[in-house]
Amino acid sequence: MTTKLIAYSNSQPKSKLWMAAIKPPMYSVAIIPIWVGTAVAVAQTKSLNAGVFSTFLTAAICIVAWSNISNDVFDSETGIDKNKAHSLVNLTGNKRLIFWIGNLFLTLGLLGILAIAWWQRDLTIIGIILACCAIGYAYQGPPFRLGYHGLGEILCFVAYGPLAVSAAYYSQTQSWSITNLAASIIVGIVTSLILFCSHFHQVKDDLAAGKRSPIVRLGTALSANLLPWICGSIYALTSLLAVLNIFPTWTLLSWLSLPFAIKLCRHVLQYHDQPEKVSNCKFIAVGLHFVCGLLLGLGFML
Ligand SMILES: C/C(=C\COP(=O)(O)OP(=O)(O)O)CCC[C@H](C)CCC[C@H](C)CCCC(C)C
Ligand SMILES: O=C(O)C1=CC(=O)c2ccccc2C1=O
Repeated sequence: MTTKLIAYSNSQPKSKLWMAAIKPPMYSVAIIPIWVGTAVAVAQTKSLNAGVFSTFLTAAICIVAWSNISNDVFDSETGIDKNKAHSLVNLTGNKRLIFWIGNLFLTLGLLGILAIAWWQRDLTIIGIILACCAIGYAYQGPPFRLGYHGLGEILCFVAYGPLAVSAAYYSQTQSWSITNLAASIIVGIVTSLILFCSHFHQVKDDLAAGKRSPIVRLGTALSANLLPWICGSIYALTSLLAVLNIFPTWTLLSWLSLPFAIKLCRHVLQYHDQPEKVSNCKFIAVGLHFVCGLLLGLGFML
């Protein structure tokens, strides 16, 4: 029995498998960059374009849905998901249908971004979001499949950090900001942390399919020992930026997410080599991402 099969086996109720395939909590990765970029913009301009914000949020959710749906399509071609009961392709047995549903979400997302560009008579955010989509495709799609070479975390950092947060800021202000760029680095790190954590329980399947994720390359023990440093960098960077007055003091509220970081590090350090026990660690990382990002954005608005 392989690692993914242990986490979600065919004997699980179908409804549970569908929820695991759709991964509702994961949509935090769409919400937080738009929230933080918009929060920095509102703090600086004292105004909010609610129409742009809600359209961007909906479009981001659609684009992340495309990224996840197409991931199951592309992974079905390499055999890496052959034991993954909660793959959309395995659940439906219809790869073509899933491929086109993914494309529908991408189209809807890009139409939302196009609407914002149209209202503003400015193509800049289309360029940025197309770059994000290109990165999303290069991560998983042929002939690139850069995630299989261990480059996923870097791509994830760039797309969900500087690109997405800058696009959100630009959509409100049609300008750029160093403070926002600094905030985007924190969002990028904490989003990549989710991807890093998602690979702990998949080492066996990843190795078999030739996917050299960072956890495969470094081993689970060393990777687990890196976690406190990655988490520590989030709080150290936020504190430094607040001390330097680049961030308002209220952004230190994001320290309230520390219990999630501690829980994540303890859990992974204890269970890094036990796939069935470590498999839920990516959802602890999602909790950390959501609370940290929410409070960081709030810190700019207060
Ligand atoms: C699909 C992603 C991870 C799944 O990885 P994996 O194959 O290991 O997982 P499974 O075990 O579930 O099969 C995330 C990929 C992230 C990618 C590097 C970058 C995506 C960019 C987005 C399209 C950017 C969206 C920006 C939005 C907020 C406007
Ligand atoms: O399915 C997953 O494991 C992930 C899906 C996803 O969209 C995402 C986005 C950003 C960082 C990590 C992840 C996942 O791990």
